[in-house]
Amino acid sequence: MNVTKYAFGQHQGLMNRILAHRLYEAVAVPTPIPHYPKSLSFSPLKTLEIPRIKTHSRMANSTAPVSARGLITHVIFDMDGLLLDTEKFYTEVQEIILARYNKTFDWSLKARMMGMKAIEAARVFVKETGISDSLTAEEFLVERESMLQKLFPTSELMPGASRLIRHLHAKGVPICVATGSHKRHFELKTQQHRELFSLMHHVVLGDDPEVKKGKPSPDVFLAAAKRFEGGPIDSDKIIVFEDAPSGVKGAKNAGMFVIMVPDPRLNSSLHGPADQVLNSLLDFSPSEWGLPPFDDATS
Ligand SMILES: O=P(O)(O)OC[C@H](O)CO
Ligand SMILES: [Mg+2]
Repeated sequence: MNVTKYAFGQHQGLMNRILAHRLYEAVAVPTPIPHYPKSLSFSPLKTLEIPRIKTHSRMANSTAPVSARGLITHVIFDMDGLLLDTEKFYTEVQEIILARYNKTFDWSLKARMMGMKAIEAARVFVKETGISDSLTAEEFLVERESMLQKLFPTSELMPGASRLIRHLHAKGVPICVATGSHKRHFELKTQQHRELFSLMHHVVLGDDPEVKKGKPSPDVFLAAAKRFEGGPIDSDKIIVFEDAPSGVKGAKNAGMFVIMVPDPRLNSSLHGPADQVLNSLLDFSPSEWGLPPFDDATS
């Protein structure tokens, strides 16, 4: 073991946790639901067909230094929209419900709801669409449930998810899931992917008692770091893969590195403080982060 690097990592880990805590106390607690300006309103979801953006990576507002990228030892995966192509189901049922009120569901609202716990997202939905006098958040959840229950068992993997999970597991890199999804939905969504998800060291769900607040709170990520063998693992040794603005913020609030794999329809101004933005999990280069390269890697 490189003693200098190890000592640096320990010290930096402590500093990051202090910084992350201060950042969260100062920024995330008073405004747990991010507000995006009305000017970021987009066209209705179904009408948008935007080609994939070019892969790029960048560093921005990271609480951990660029030089620490090579010290990554553990990986946390978001689930909906990142490993599983399930965000489209939420979109579909929300469009159906809003159509009754002659309203359309747009990407500015979608961006705010993604990654949140169900009840938190529901409150945003009925408030922002102006239907709260006709439909409460609780009624909205009941109404969409029957539709979601039929759709979730058909969930498919996102491109590159199986390859990356199997690679990291085979190389002995500890991996886990941190999702806003609750247990009942998790079971339905992963029904056809049990073997793949069994490769995770653990799964932290949105209804876990330790997850007091949903993303952008760091709760789910800190609980995930704690449950690895030898945990809690220092935040600056962890990469989080996320698709949602709230998830990226939550992981940064936990002091971790974040690789965002956003839906191409999400406005790039909402990529937030992600350390790297990729088009697809297929574009991830493990060696860039000090992780074992794919066996078929050319570089
Ligand atoms: O993206 P996840 O996995 O945190 O899931 C959150 C909700 O269930 C869907 O947005
Ligand atoms: Mg997600």
